[in-house]
Amino acid sequence: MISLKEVSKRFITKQGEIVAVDNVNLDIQRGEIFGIIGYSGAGKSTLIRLLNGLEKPSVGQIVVNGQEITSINEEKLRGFRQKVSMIFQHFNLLWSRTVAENIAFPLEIAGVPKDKRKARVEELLNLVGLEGRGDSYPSQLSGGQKQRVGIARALANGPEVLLCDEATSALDPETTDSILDLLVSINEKLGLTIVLITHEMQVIQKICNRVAVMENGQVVEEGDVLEVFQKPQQAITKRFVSQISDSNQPVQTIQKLVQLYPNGKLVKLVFVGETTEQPILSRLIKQFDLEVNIVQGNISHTKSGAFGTLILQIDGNDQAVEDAIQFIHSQKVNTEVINND
Ligand SMILES: Nc1ncnc2c1ncn2[C@@H]1O[C@H](COP(=O)(O)OP(=O)(O)OP(=O)(O)O)[C@@H](O)[C@H]1O
Repeated sequence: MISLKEVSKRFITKQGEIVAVDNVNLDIQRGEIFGIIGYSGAGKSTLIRLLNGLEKPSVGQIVVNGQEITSINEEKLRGFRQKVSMIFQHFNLLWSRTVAENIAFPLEIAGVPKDKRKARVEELLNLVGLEGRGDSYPSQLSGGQKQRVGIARALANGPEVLLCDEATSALDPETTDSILDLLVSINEKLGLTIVLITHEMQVIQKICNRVAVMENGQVVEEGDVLEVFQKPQQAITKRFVSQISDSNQPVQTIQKLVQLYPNGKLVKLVFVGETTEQPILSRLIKQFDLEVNIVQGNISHTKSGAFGTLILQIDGNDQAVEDAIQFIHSQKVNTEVINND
């Protein structure tokens, strides 16, 4: 659906040349929710502006929906932008227009006749959960409702790709959740491809199928969300993952645990997907004559499944402890003995 090949974007400033996007290769599939995460200045906004043709790459090729957008003329670019629309952190609504008029705006520009516009606006109001609010003004709406207007407006001309530029960063956690739920539901209902940029791992965790991590203009890591959460490779990815999970505890914490629980064995279990739903602990306790103590635990849920870690102190007869560890292994749970006392 979207393919970037060796794309770079350089800006010439008074301070010299800035490489905002540096040799990025990406393939985004039709119908997926793809997240791009990075800290401020990583190049996310520039990348997303390249995807809708607002910026042209200094080098490289960008193909969206079969269309090479780096070389198309202004007129074709206008048509292209109807197929690739965008929502923004601060909504970018027209404050002097009602909600219905905001949503109708891109339809007017596309030359849709008035009666059709009206019907389409009603349809969109229903889709985003703003029935009956068409005559309100944006200033009368909450942040979440304003973003719903932004989403309805972005969907007006039936785009195939929705770009989301920090779409929930100005919202409180509860409202963020409701907007993310709405994005998932339109992704499923309309088969829309969604590309979002964010600095919040919660957003990636909650709705993305795949993620790319950006640092200094480069994509430094990319993959399925569950995989990246389980086995982050780069230091920056580990920092993002640790925002929401303590599965990558620093050595010190483990050492502390070993000091705190000197008896028996400390065993770290790593659960992925279905294994999170198995009653492994209760089976362990029933089957073996051991003391089992939960020392630390954490399960996170991503769109593609759950994952998490559990650290157990298992104490008792040496053979029983070994058998118990073998049993956990046999349940397809990745197991690591932290201390060998
Ligand atoms: N039009 C421009 N002219 C000059 N430099 C720019 C321009 N746009 C972006 N940059 C620079 O490119 C780099 C990447 O910026 P970009 O806004 O893409 O990052 P970001 O990850 O989106 O960060 P933020 O979330 O803070 O916007 C920064 O150093 C920025 O100053």
